[in-house]
Amino acid sequence: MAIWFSRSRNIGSQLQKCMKTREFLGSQTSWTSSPFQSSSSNVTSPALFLPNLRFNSSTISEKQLTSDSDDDPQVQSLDFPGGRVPYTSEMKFIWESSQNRVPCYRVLNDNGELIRNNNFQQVMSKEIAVKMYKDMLTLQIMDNMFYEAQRQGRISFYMTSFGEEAINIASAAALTKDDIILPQYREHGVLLHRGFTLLEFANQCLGNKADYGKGRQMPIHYGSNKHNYFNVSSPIATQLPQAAGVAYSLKMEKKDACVVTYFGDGGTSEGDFHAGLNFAAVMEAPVIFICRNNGWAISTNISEQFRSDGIVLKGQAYGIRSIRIDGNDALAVYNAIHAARDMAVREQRPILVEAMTYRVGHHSTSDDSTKYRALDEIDYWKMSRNPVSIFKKWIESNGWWSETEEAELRGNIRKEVLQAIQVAERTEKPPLAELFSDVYDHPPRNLQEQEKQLRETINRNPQNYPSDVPV
Ligand SMILES: Cc1ncc(C[n+]2csc(CCOP(=O)(O)OP(=O)(O)O)c2C)c(N)n1
Ligand SMILES: [K+]
Repeated sequence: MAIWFSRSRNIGSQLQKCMKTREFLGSQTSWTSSPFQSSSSNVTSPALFLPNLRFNSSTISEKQLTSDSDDDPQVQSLDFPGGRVPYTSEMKFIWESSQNRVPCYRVLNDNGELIRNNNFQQVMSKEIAVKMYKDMLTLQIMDNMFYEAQRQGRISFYMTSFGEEAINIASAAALTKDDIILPQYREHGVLLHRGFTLLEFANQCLGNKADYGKGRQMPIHYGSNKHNYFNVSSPIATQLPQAAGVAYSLKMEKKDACVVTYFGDGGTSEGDFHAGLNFAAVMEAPVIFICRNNGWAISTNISEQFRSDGIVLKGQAYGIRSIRIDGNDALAVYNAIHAARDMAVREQRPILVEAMTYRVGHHSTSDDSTKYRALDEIDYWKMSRNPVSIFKKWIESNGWWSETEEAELRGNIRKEVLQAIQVAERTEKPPLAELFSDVYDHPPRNLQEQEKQLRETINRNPQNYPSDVPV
């Protein structure tokens, strides 16, 4: 059973070991510095028997099926759609797990230093790096202040990205603005990086009339046509088959763009995960599936979620090129997504990225994660593996960032967030009629009746109706 994510005692003593290898689900994941490795397994090397996707339905002769003692290599294998399958007289089950876990690609160590023997070529300019850092810090401060606003009763609900800032911002930085995002709900940093303003975030969370959804959705359900960012929708994993479909449409239109979709480890237990991956693989759709494996789906630990070596191997099972990366190393995320995008668009294929990370905050404002996780586990990821601090150390060591700039930026962001919340609070709510608009050109009778009934109820009990929503 899980050692690393065990909710029981003595996690602190495991921490030292984790500096060199990551213990995840009871066995160790080692680090690698090459982004160009596909997932491995203990199955026969695929080189000879790669699926031939344009295989014609074959004519399998009786001889081929029966005479495996024949020396002719043609009859030592089964001619089958997808490529020849070798015969063997050894009855051998494929083991449920391999001894070695799929390694985790990283570039920086936890002190923000380039690891030795890495093949990282510095392609990241100062300009990109500084923007990434500023956005990571903005995301962190925004999350802090919106979270506090929820605690004060000013917003009804909120979700933070604490601990997952690098996945958010570094993946966004590696894409082009034409790439289409289908998020889960913990990726608002991607939208922030694309230029969605703090006021736009606040308008959505406050559900005022400037919100593009006209206040009909819960807070954090952002969406923006302008930023190629599909609406957040709460049901887990529905975005995955949708992403395959959107990517297939890009392919048909021969667009120079791909789809990027995000999901958590919990989402991989949904049927939609499997449908989405399989559809994308078979249709050769240019979509990057980014799984944020943060160890927990609310209170469900990954040891109760699946028994595989995480998610990365599931990509290979569907015929999708896949990689496992350190989600808390912004440089590794940037490099891997950059390479993934290039392959997705140029080679017209799906890619799966499993980013190992941790949700440092509670699942949402409706959760208390200390009820199911050990405090020192949270602390370790918050302090020693903090993606924002790791990246900050790297840009500082390049001479690209200083404490003076840090203090100034922090002060400015705080002021801007506060102002955004105040302005959004003062902005009028959408009028009641908007609850019934935008779906039908001519509202059907049942909707008209509902609106009439609602208005009658408000007239009878005006004290129960929020005074700031125009009737
Ligand atoms: C289909 C469906 N089932 C259950 C839920 C309730 N729910 C909301 S978030 C969540 C956990 C998801 O965890 P994960 O996919 O790992 O993402 P994370 O929150 O860790 O980023 C669940 C079960 C839901 N929204 N949709
Ligand atoms: K969804």
